[in-house]
Amino acid sequence: MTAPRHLILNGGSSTLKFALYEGEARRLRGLIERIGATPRLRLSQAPAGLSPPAALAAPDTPAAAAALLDWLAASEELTGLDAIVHRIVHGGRDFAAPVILDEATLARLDALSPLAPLHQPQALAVVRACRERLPGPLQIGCFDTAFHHDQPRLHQLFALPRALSEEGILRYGFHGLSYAYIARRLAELDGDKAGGRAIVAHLGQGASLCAMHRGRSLATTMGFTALDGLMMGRRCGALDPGVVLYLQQQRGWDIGRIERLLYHDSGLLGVSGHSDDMRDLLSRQDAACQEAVDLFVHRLVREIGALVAVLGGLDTLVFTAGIGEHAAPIRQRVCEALAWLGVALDPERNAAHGPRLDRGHGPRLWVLATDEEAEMRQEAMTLMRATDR
Ligand SMILES: Nc1ncnc2c1ncn2[C@@H]1O[C@H](COP(=O)(O)OP(=O)(O)O)[C@@H](O)[C@H]1O
Ligand SMILES: CC(=O)OP(=O)(O)O
Ligand SMILES: [Mg+2]
Repeated sequence: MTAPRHLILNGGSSTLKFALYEGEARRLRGLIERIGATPRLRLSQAPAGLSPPAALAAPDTPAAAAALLDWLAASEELTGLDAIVHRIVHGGRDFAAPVILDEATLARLDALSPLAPLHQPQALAVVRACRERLPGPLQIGCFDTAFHHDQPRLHQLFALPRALSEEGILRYGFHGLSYAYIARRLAELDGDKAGGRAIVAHLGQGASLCAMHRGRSLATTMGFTALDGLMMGRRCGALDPGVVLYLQQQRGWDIGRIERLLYHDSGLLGVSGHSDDMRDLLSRQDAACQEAVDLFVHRLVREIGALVAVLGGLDTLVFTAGIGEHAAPIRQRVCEALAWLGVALDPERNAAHGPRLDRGHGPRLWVLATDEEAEMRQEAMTLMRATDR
């Protein structure tokens, strides 16, 4: 019997990450970045002799996935594939665990597309294309929202009329596959030694915080959609809803223009007027770029403070995802602003990207590389065992 093969697809707002597993072993891992602009496929792990395609047409995520499947098929990597595991950002109230993506389930997930317009329709289009092209393998969905599903009710409620909460206008939270992976890593690294109160900062193109108590989600900064909370690459994060009313009523902006503002033209890009990429902003001297970075740090510190209050203290702070894993100056500035909590960053460890960053006192500080694909595979394996596949 040959080892089962699983392809993992993780579509983010700016990238398509992928991994191929053979049995317990990961065979290859990589990503397609700059989708819609100058797409490029990069491999961080590959079997000998496999090299990325020289050119790639990827105007959007479904096209990027099609190009990936073409390349994998031509390289004979899809032979004997048992399952394709998809990241589905929004599972709403109903989906708290991974599921097999049949047509009825896809139709229920379509209904959540307006709540995650950067992710959900693209991911569902990829699932449908995979079902058509590769009818053999199981298609499995793993949800960003699932890790937050059992948060205490008060953390899920908006202060809106009950009828709206009852119809599902609630805080769901995202990046849960990343948080589940980090919770697992923290348990391996630290066990119960650090106490149970942790804040994890997932700082990628989308950014959020999760307050965890003993490895479970207690509160998170994203809400009904992935717009709330921190400042992000192109999203503004928490915003007085009065601004939306003003733009619509007084300035005559239509809803499409407002949606573009909130999802595409704000955040680091909007404030800097230059780039949505922290790498670019950290390398520039001009005032608008620096102000964008200052605001990113300010919003982060403010939201961490709020979550410390929710947790009643802080034992562990983790930085992860693109900015969290690689931007030492951002970690330094955040930690300096949290000195009042006893946070003490070791500058040399920070420059070396950890993994431990603290000076041996105060809250434990970590940089941990997230691995949503590993988490998805783990969850999919659990589902397959439970359903005898
Ligand atoms: N060396 C670096 N320094 C600063 N920021 C970085 C660095 N590398 C990546 N990033 C940031 O990480 C972001 C991508 O993070 P990632 O978690 O891969 O995003 P996503 O999954 O949301 O597509 C980029 O937009 C960039 O701002
Ligand atoms: C939910 C979300 O914003 O995801 P990403 O950061 O991968 O775009
Ligand atoms: Mg991501």
